[in-house]
Amino acid sequence: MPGIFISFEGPDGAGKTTALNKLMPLLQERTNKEIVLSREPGGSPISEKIRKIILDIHDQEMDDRTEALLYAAARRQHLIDVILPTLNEGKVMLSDRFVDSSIAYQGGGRQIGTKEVGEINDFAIDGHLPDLTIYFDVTPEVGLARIKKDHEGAMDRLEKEAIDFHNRVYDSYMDIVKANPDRIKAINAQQAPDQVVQDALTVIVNRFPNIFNKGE
Ligand SMILES: Nc1ncnc2c1ncn2[C@@H]1O[C@H](COP(=O)(O)OP(=O)(O)OP(=O)(O)O)[C@@H](O)[C@H]1O
Ligand SMILES: Cc1cn([C@H]2C[C@H](O)[C@@H](COP(=O)(O)O)O2)c(=O)[nH]c1=O
Repeated sequence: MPGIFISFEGPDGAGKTTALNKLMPLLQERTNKEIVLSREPGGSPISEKIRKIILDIHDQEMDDRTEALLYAAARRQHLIDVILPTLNEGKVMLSDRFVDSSIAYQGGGRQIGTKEVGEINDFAIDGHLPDLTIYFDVTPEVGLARIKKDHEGAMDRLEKEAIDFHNRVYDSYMDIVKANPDRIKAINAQQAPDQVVQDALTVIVNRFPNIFNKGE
């Protein structure tokens, strides 16, 4: 496909959304290609409706496999509505979370199993993996403390899970990063926000020097 697909991953409170908002204009000034920023779960009208159901704090009785299937369904629709059209038009697609989130949160955190969650997601993504994934490395303690400090009253159903759940998510991410050294690059997300943005920018520009080459 003519475009490039970059996903951003990390535990809750890793700082992806904050960094992406600053990264977008820095990347845009280095390329003539249009850059599209989206997120999961969500990113398209149907997927945003599914997001509301998944993250609703009142949905306490949601079964773990139902949750995994809903994330995969939201992903499929996002892929069809946004990601594939963007890539087919030769643009740069940035997604705040993609399939690795399901492997880490549902496979590891919920203990459904990485193989099982991988299989339902293989059906959803049909081979469309990101060209590059940037992993924001932050411990669950630091990430959750950031969220509690700034948005405690607005925490969603997943963020409100026990620390054991978040520790399993973190461990699972570590395994995913180790298993995919070519696709996934980890950056230290416990640094100051501007340094995190600089590190992400360096990884992207080094990986795609022919695309982000304006102003050199
Ligand atoms: N490098 C940083 N150092 C300290 N605080 C940060 C940093 N980056 C972001 N924050 C703060 O941490 C909180 C979470 O940041 P943000 O929403 O960007 O994370 P996220 O990775 O998108 O989280 P989630 O996936 O849980 O939504 C925000 O209050 C933000 O201001
Ligand atoms: C894509 C995806 C996400 N999650 C979790 C991770 C977060 O706790 C929420 C999403 O909220 P964010 O503020 O937009 O990061 O959902 C998950 O468990 N599985 C997934 O596939």
